[in-house]
This record gives sequence, C-alpha cells and structure tokens, in this order.
Amino acid sequence: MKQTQNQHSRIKRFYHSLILSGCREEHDEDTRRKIVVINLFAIVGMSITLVLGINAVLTRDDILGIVLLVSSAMFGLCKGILLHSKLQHSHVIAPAMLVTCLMFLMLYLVAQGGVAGTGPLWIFVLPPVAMFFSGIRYGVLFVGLFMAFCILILFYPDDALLGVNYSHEFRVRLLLSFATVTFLSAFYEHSRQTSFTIIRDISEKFERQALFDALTQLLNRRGIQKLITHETNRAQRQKEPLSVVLCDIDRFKQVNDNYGHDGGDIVLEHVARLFESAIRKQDAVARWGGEEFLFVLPTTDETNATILAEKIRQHLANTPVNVGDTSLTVTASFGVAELQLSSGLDQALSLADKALYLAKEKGRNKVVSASSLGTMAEV
Ligand SMILES: Nc1nc2c(ncn2[C@@H]2O[C@H](COP(=O)(O)OP(=O)(O)OP(=O)(O)O)[C@@H](O)[C@H]2O)c(=O)[nH]1
Repeated sequence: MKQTQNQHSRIKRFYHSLILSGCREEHDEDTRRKIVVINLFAIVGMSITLVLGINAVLTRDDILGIVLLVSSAMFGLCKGILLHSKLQHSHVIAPAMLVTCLMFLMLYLVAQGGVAGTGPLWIFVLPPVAMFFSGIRYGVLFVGLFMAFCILILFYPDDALLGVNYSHEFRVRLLLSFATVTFLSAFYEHSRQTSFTIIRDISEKFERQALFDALTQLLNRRGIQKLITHETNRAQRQKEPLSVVLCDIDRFKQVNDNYGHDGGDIVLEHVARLFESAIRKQDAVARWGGEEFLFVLPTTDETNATILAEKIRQHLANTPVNVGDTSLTVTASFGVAELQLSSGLDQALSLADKALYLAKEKGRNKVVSASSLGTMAEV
C-alpha cells in the first residue's frame, strides 16, 4: 500500500517537473496554461532539434548540425530555467529565450536552406508561438524584427547572405504567406485574450454573487462560512476568545406590510450600512437570513461583544431611515454568545439564537447574552 503511494507521489512529482515547472500559486489560470505550453514546447523543441542535429552531423552537414545542437541546448536551458523553482520570473525569461532562440534558428534555416532547401517551411511556427508566449505587442515586435532580417537575407544584393538558391517568386510568396500567418496569429491571440478576459470577469461575477448578498452587498450565509471556519480554528489554536452575535430586525413584517417590499429593502440596506460602519476591520457581519444578521467578532469575549451589540442597538434605534416621505425608526434584537473551546461553533450559534429568541420575548430592542440565559429566562 505504502509502496503504491510512494510510486504515485513519484509519478506526480515527475509529471509536475515535466509539465508544470515554473507554475506558482499566485499565477492565474491563463499564466498556468501558458507555462504548461512553454514546458511542452521546450521539451519538444529540445528533442526535435537534438534528433535533427545528430542526423545533420551524421550526414556530414556539420554547420547545420552544430546550429541544431546549440538550439537543442538552448531549449534545454529554457526548461532548466523553468525547473529553477527560486527564479521569480522564470515564466517570463524562459519564453523570451525560447522565442529568441527560435528566431535565430529560423533565420539560419532561411539563409542556408536546411535539408534540401526545406528550411523556410519551419518559419511558420514562429508567429503563433511568439504571439502566445509574449503577448500581441511583443509578439508583433519579435515577428516584425524577424521579417526585417528575412527581407535583408533574401534580397541582399548578389544573394551574398544566402547559402541556397531560391527563385524570386518563392522569396516573395514566402514573405507574403508568412505575413498572412502573422496577421492570423495576432488576430487569434487577440480573440483568445478577449475571450479569456470575458470568461474571467463572468466567473468573478458569479463567484461574488455566490458569496455576497445582492441587496445589502454584505457576505451571505455561504460567504461568511469560510471566514467562520478560519476564525474558529485560529481562536481554538491560539486560545483566543471569539464571539458571535445574531441580530434580527424587530417587526420587520410590519415594515413590509406598511411600506411594501421595496420599503423593506430600503430598511435592510440601511441596517447593513449601519452595521458595517459600526464594527472593526477584523470583525465581519453577514446577512444570515431574510432580516437576520450575524456578527463574527475575533479576539472578543462575551462581555465585550455584549457591550458592542448594545452600542449598535442604540445607534440603530437613534438613526431613523427615510422610506418614501416617512422617517422610520428601526430597532433590532441581539443574541450574544462566546465560542467555547470544548463545544465548538454550532453550540455558540445555537446559544446566540436562544439569547436572540429571549430578547424578542422580553419585548424586543434588547441585547441578551448567552451567559445570562438561565437567569433572564426566569425573570
Ligand atoms: N423587503 C424584504 N423583506 C424580507 C426579505 N427577506 C425576508 N423578508 C421579510 O421579513 C419578514 C420577517 O417577518 P417575521 O419573521 O414574522 O419577523 P418580524 O416581523 O421581524 O417579527 P419579529 O422578528 O418577531 O420582531 C417577512 O415578512 C419576510 O417576508 C427581503 O429581502 N426583503
């Protein structure tokens, strides 16, 4: 069993170093995908140029062989840079090197013709690779530079820079078809980037909608869950107090009945803004349900949480809200409980709920703490 696990983790590590080297946690999805392609390109480039290089040496084409073997080494170096985990910008340096290396290799193939004059066929690899690795701006710059060198090599007087004989038509058509591929690659890269931005924006919007309440812009029940778990674990680990306060607007149904649902929504927004402005930066408040709110107060014991709840209660009661022409005074009831290390969060929430229920029972517009539940219930 353990052996299989070891084998699994070895395969995983091998896969990571092969495909994902250079990926960091802070990288977004697009950058990660790019790094995967850079890794693959470096490996494939290194292998192909190595095989072609050995073949060229064996067939006594020494210069082509050396150029290909040097290129293979350069591709290998790019892979090495990606594998260097401490290099911060490896995902920028490696592709820049890859494109430069590719560019020089292609220029050599254009100038010398490669095997049986087929060298120029490889240059069409450059535009899509340069656009994808370097983005449109630098991609166009790279390819533009490459074309300028190509024109110089192909049309230099007396073919002084050429080691092979191309017809005039071939040279012109080679450049025209290369320019067409460059244009299409730039257009494709632009569309790809635009689609990616749109999809990212939509996904961020959906993520926000899933975690935040659309009306009040506060975290919703699902949104605060992650924070609660994090704060609960921290409080338990560091043995620090943590309190929760459940709050429910008083007689909210009447607000809806008297001022309509829109009036009710204005009140909910007013309460949310007031609550938000009343807490510290490390505290959080969420819309827990319809007209119910939950405060999470790290490093706060029940006594201090009760003092804060009382302050908020008074502030709300003294801050009327305009609903249409009416200035409306809104009150709320609060239940406070401190997290007990032995019992956990659910117990604290249940106690806060009981305290809130008691605050309602005792006439509303009140703060009740969990520790006073027994004594107050008897009064
Ligand atoms: N306008 C508006 N009303 C809501 C929303 N969510 C829940 N409500 C209303 O909130 C009201 C809650 O009423 P109840 O649970 O009876 O409580 P209450 O009237 O506040 O009475 P107490 O809590 O006992 O003081 C219901 O009428 C719900 O329809 C919302 O998003 N907007």
